[in-house]
Amino acid sequence: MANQNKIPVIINGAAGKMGREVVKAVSQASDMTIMGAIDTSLEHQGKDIGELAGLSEPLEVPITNQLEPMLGYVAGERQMLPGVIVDFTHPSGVYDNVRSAIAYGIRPVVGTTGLSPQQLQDLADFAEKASTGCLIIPNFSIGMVLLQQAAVTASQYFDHVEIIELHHNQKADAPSGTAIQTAQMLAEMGKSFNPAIVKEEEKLKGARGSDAGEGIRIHSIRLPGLIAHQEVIFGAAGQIYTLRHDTSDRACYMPGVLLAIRKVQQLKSLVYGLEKIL
Ligand SMILES: NC(=O)C1=CN([C@@H]2O[C@H](COP(=O)(O)OP(=O)(O)OC[C@H]3O[C@@H](n4cnc5c(N)ncnc54)[C@H](OP(=O)(O)O)[C@@H]3O)[C@@H](O)[C@H]2O)C=CC1
Ligand SMILES: O=C(O)C1=N[C@H](C(=O)O)C[C@H](O)C1
Repeated sequence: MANQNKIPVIINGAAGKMGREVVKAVSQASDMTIMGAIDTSLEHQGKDIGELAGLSEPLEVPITNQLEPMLGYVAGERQMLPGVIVDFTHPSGVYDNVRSAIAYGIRPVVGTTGLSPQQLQDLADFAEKASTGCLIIPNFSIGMVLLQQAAVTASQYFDHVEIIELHHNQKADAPSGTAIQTAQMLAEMGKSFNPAIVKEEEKLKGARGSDAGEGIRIHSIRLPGLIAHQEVIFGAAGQIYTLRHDTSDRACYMPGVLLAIRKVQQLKSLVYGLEKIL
């Protein structure tokens, strides 16, 4: 396929754990071309992202921390399909990254978690006004979509549920974006969970986890050796129903990321969640 018919992709957070996986996946997609790689980490400035991602050949795309010039450059390449920026950076920078991309007409595909409900609403309003597609996806794995669907089904029959999420100890935000999204899905079922049986008292603050609304609690575990795992545990008299998803390789997110890059081209507003584009 000639380069001008390929989707131009910028990867933000390209030197990170997810960013390097995205570099590998996008470089192997015949309908996409990597136009730029952004990362704020000083030690990786100027390095070739292909080499950093462990590809056999360099991609001749150097890492830079200059987001706005890169957005301007890709937006200026008028003969091409609309540009897409994939963001796997940090909760502290993602809001500004997404606003800047939309301002340049570059469509964001966002995996970074930690956006507040207010920030999500602001970005949805901004994308709507700009008629620009934007995908914000707390979890790109198909297994998690299936777990969430099963949890929604089970929630019709169980009144007691708790969520446990377990991640590597380099994760910045807690609880995970996925756990928050899962709790929201259950909370939207129009009922409250975990009716009090006794008056509880936390002897150590946080012992009962965080309150995600409608009585749903999330417990976060951080340990080296973990990647990303989640359990949704339903209880009723005489039975426990446990749903669990385990990640063993970050490659599991890549089919979802590539799908999102293709789908965001057709959108004119912000869409939240992988399940909406499957
Ligand atoms: N939606 C999904 O399916 C998934 C989402 N995630 C989320 O993706 C995000 C990244 O995860 P992960 O790859 O593990 O993290 P890493 O820390 O491995 O990678 C993030 C990279 O982004 C860089 N960075 C930090 N802030 C900025 C910024 N403002 N602009 C550009 N680059 C920046 C970091 O540099 P430095 O090291 O110098 O800070 C680092 O190189 C997290 O929020 C995580 O929760 C992760 C897995 C799956
Ligand atoms: O930081 C991670 O690793 C992950 N973050 C996302 C989240 O917060 O839900 C997705 C997945 O759990 C991996």
